[in-house]
Parts: sequence; C-alpha cells; structure tokens
Amino acid sequence: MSSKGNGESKFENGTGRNGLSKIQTQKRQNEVCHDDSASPVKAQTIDELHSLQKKKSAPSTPINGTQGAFTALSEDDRHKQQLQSISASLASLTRETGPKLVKGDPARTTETPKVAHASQHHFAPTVSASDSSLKFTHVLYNLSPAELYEQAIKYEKGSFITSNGALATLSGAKTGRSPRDKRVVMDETTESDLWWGKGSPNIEMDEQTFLVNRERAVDYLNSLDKVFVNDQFLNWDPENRIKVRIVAARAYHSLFMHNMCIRPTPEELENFGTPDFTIYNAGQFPCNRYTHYMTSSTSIDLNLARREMVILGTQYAGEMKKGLFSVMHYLMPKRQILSLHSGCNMGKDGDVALFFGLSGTGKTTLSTDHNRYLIGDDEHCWSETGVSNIEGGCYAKCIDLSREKEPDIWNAIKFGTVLENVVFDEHTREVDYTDKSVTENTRAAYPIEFIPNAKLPCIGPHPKNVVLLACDAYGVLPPVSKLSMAQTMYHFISGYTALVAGTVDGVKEPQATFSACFGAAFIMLHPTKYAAMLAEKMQQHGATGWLVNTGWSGGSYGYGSRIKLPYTRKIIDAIHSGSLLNADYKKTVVFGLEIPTEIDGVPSEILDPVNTWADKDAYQETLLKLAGLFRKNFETFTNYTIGKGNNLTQEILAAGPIF
Ligand SMILES: Nc1ncnc2c1ncn2[C@@H]1O[C@H](COP(=O)(O)OP(=O)(O)OP(=O)(O)O)[C@@H](O)[C@H]1O
Ligand SMILES: O=C([O-])CC(=O)C(=O)O
Ligand SMILES: [Ca+2]
Ligand SMILES: [Mn+2]
Repeated sequence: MSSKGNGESKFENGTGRNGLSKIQTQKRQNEVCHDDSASPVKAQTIDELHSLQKKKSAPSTPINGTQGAFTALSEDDRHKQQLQSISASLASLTRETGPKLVKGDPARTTETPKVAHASQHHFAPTVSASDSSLKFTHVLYNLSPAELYEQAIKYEKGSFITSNGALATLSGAKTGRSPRDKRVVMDETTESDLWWGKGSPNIEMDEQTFLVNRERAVDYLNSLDKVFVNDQFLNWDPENRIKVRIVAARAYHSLFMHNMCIRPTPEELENFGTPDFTIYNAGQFPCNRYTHYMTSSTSIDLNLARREMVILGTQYAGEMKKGLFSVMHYLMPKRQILSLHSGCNMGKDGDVALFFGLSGTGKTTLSTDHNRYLIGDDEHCWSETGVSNIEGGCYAKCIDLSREKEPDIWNAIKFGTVLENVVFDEHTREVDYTDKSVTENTRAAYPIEFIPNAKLPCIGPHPKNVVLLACDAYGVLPPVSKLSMAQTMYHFISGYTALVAGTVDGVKEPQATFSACFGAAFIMLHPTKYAAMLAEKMQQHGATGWLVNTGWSGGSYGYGSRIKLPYTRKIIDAIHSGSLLNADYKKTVVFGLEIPTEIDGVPSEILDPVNTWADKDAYQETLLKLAGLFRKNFETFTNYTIGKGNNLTQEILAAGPIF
C-alpha cells in the first residue's frame, strides 16, 4: 500500500468489538462487508501518527537551474539569509548585534533545534552582554491563515471562530485610530517637504525620540517568546510596488496584514530580500509618557528617512494599514503618482469610477457593486498608466451589516476573514451585526479575492467619473450634484463630511468635519499638491466630478433620516451608465450645485433637499450655517496657488458657496 501520509486512513480508536483493537490484515479489506475503520495503522506512536498528518510544503521554485540572485543558494542558505534579514530588522540600535532568531513555534519544542542564531556579526559574548543576547526569539514568518487562526485562538484572549468561519478578535482598549498620537520625524528633508502646522496631521517628533520609541518597541518584541513577521507588497502597479515588513506580537495583526497587503507568491517571497519599509507593532506595550513629545501612552511614529514605523500603546490594526497609506502619500507623489483615499471599480466596458470620501461615507459599500469589477475599496494610485490598488484586501464596516443590502461583503465574511470587535452568541457563534457593545466601529478585513467580481490584478484604465462622497449630517446637500472642475477641486480640498461615530477614537456622535483631500489624517504634503495633480489628471482624461450625499435627508441628524442605500445605488448606477451626464439640471442657491430633476428608481422629490424638509425656514437656516462652515474652513487655503497658473486658484475660490 502506498503511504500517503496525509491522514487518509483512519486510526483504529479501540472501539472495536470486545473492546479490543482489531488486528489488521490485508485480506480483510477485500471482504464483502468492508469496514473502513479497519485500515492498517501506519504509525507506532501518536507522535509518529501526527507526523504523518502533515505533508511538508513543497519548495516553490526549483533550487537549481533558474536565474536570479538567490538561485545559487541552497535552501539552507536562503533560509539563513531570511533570518539574518529579520534579525537585522529586530536589532537594537544600542547593542552590538541583532537577536538570535529561530523559525517556528516555541510551543513545538521538537521543532526548535538546529537553526542556531542568524546574526551576521560573529558575536563573542563578553561580560557586558545582557541576558537579551542569550535568548532566542522565535519567528513565525508569513504564516498561513489556518496557522494564524490556531495561534490566535490558543494565545490571544477574545479570539474565536464565528459560525461563518471568520476569526473574531478584540483590538483591545482602542477600537479606532488615534490621529492625535501620530508623530512624524522632522528632519532637514521632511521639514521642507511635508505639510506641518495648522490643519496638518503631521505632528513633529525628533529623530532621537523616534529612536527611543523604536528601542522600546524592539526590546518589547525581542522579550517575547515569538514574533510574527509578514513580508508583503503594496501597490498592484508592478513598476511602483513597495516591499513592506510587519513585525508584530499578535497573530491577529499578522492575519490582518496578510489580508490587507498584497500577498507574495512563494517565488516572490523567496526573492524578497530587504524590505523598503518596516513596521514594528508593539501595540500591547505603552510608550513612556516621560519621553519628549508623548502626550498619552499611545504613539504611532513615522520615520521616512529610516523607512520605519513604530506602534506603541494601541492594538487597533487600522493603524498599520493607514500608517502605510501615509507612507504611500509621501513616496508616490515624488514619482508624479497621485495617491487617493478612494474606492475604485470598473464597469464591463472598462469605465472606471473613483469614490472619495472620509471614513463611513460609503467608499467600501458603493465600490463593492455586484454589477461591476472591484479594483479596491480604500487606497489607490493614479499614474500615467491608470489606476492601481495599493492594498490586497478590503476593510468593511460591519455595523448593521445585512445580507440583502450588502451581499458581497456579507459573503466575504468567511474562513480567513478577521472580524474585529463584533459581538456573537457564545454557543452558536452567530454574529450579531447590530450589537455595538464593544464599539460602533466593527470591521471585517478580507482578501480582495473574497469579492467574487474583484478585478485581479487590481489595476484599471484612467477614471471616467470621480465621485465625492459626503455624509451630510445637516441634511442640506443634495443626494447628487454634477460638479464643474473648479467645484470638484473646491469640494476635494474641503473634504466635508459628518464623521460617523467610531472609526476615530472618542467620536460617539456624528459631527460636521472637514478633512482636506478626504483624508487629511493620511496626507503628508500640502493638500493643494494633491489637488493640483487631481485637476491635471481629470482634465487630461476628461473625467467628470460628482458630489453625492450619502447622509441625511428630510432634516438634520436626529430629525431626518439617512438616505436609503438603494436610492444611493440607483444614483451611482446613473453616473456609471452615463445617463446622468446628459440629464436635465437646475442650479441650487448658495452652493450653486447642478442637481438633476429626475433619476431612474429615485423619487424625484428627494433630489432637491428643500422638498424633504417640513420646516423650510429651518432648512434655509441650516443651509446657511453649513455654507458658513465651508467658507470658514476654506480660509486657510486662500493664500495657496493650485496648479501652475493662478486661474484655477481663482476659479476654485469662486466655486464655494455664495451668500
Ligand atoms: N445611502 C448610503 N450610502 C452609502 N452607505 C450607506 C448609506 N446608508 C447607510 N450606509 C452605511 O454606511 C456605511 C458606509 O461605510 P463604508 O464602509 O462604505 O465607509 P468607507 O467610506 O469605506 O469608510 P472607511 O474609509 O472608514 O473604510 C456602511 O455601513 C453602509 O451600510
Ligand atoms: O483607518 C481606519 O481605521 C478605517 C478607515 O479606512 C478610515 O478611517 O479611513
Ligand atoms: Ca472602507
Ligand atoms: Mn479609509
């Protein structure tokens, strides 16, 4: 009999008649009354049997006979190089050498053997050596989802498999990002390159303080039994792909990034080499508040020169995703590529739409459209050749998720998906998506292939429509308006919405907010730089701008209600099909927006918000109030030139509300 070693045969478990194990004979198998519990035991001990259960992962590329820098190496050498690279990542900057690493789970003592330490330096212990130089750090390198499930469930409180197969996790005390705790190292280059000061997300720190926090994170990580390391990519545009390494203490973080970044093929992983950017996620461990620049026990520190990010004091996984997005907002514009906080999808005829908007305005919901190809839900690049997704996964809000309204997202929540901070039945493990007990900002992170009509690779041609989403809590912006180029720029720079509770820590009620480029928390350069690039690209490729209110109608928050998702979908359909481009329009007062009089499938009376308000005076008052907020917000931009000439700047200033 062949020995497949994959658990095909069943182990005789002693339940045979007479309470005794049956004795196997080959002959028996051929008898008429076949009993498949009776196949032979191929192991002498339980351990031996377990070893049969696991097939060794096949080496992905032939070791000899192909070209490439690494191919001359034996498997052992390549393995060693990988460990050396990780050891270098985890090296303290004040001691002589990186930590000694060994691959594998420390719990499996039989596996922790021969691979000694991976330090390139020939480290001779001296009397000054500390205990940390004597210990091994176990590295769990690019584990599979199944392996990460096991790690999470075994070692991380609050990890469970839900009835749909997803991994439910808790992100701890923080259930949203902490933008006030973000710090960026100011050095000679970044001082002049980046946007600093009022309205900017970039709060300075110095190099020395960064190193103090880096050391804190690295020491914490090296003090653990094991760390998770992911080597992955950002950006589906092969010319502009960035290699990222994530070092984290939690399986949850490793699986989250496995899902959210682009997953390398085994071949790409073998040739990964040195990462372009590294995250040290020591989120369980706080920063030291005695450290300069620290105003809380949370710190998310970005050092562009060192190409490193350190996370202390927050386990919210979105910090890693959005931290890398900030890096892309720096690196890509340097290459004349526009980075965008937008969703993106493509029709059957190749028409691409971008969906800009702040958190909770509908990028994920509206770009995930069963009738269109999903390119990505949150972060994109627009280059000379078209659009590309930065990420390899989606991060959908789950609060009140329903199978009927968002079937593709519902179905993407299955084995492999990380479900953050949801509440579930303790016995059936059925998730209750309406339950906000842990947070309003419940999330699902899944690989983009979990959406059946994902466009792989996640790239597309130049956009035809640019949809600006605003969740207007005041209820005075029309459900849809067609924008001139100047209006598109005005609203892009304004970045208005009502922050939906939850994603940013501490925000519990919707409130009006302005965030330049619909993502001021992540941009690195002055907003006008991105705006000028967007204007140029839209003009060059003839894209149309739209403003879509996915927020309130019939009154402000508390009085009116949120515009029904099926109506918003009909509006978006009409934009995609081109039918809305040539509809009849009228112009609103104050904001001067062109609004259509009719859209298939949408009640005409809601298209002009004044119709939906019972109290017309209250409407007028609220409209003027919002217009005033827009005007006040824009004051900071009136001194900047946008684009090459001054014409666009003047036009943009005139494209705001007039009252
Ligand atoms: N008319 C509407 N249009 C869009 N979304 C709506 C509408 N009404 C309710 N919603 C809900 O609003 C939420 C929109 O969240 P979504 O995940 O799409 O935000 P996002 O823009 O992707 O934010 P983030 O950048 O934080 O991921 C969803 O929960 C969706 O069900
Ligand atoms: O970053 C997050 O946590 C979620 C998100 O996409 C956003 O806020 O834009
Ligand atoms: Ca989203
Ligand atoms: Mn986002």
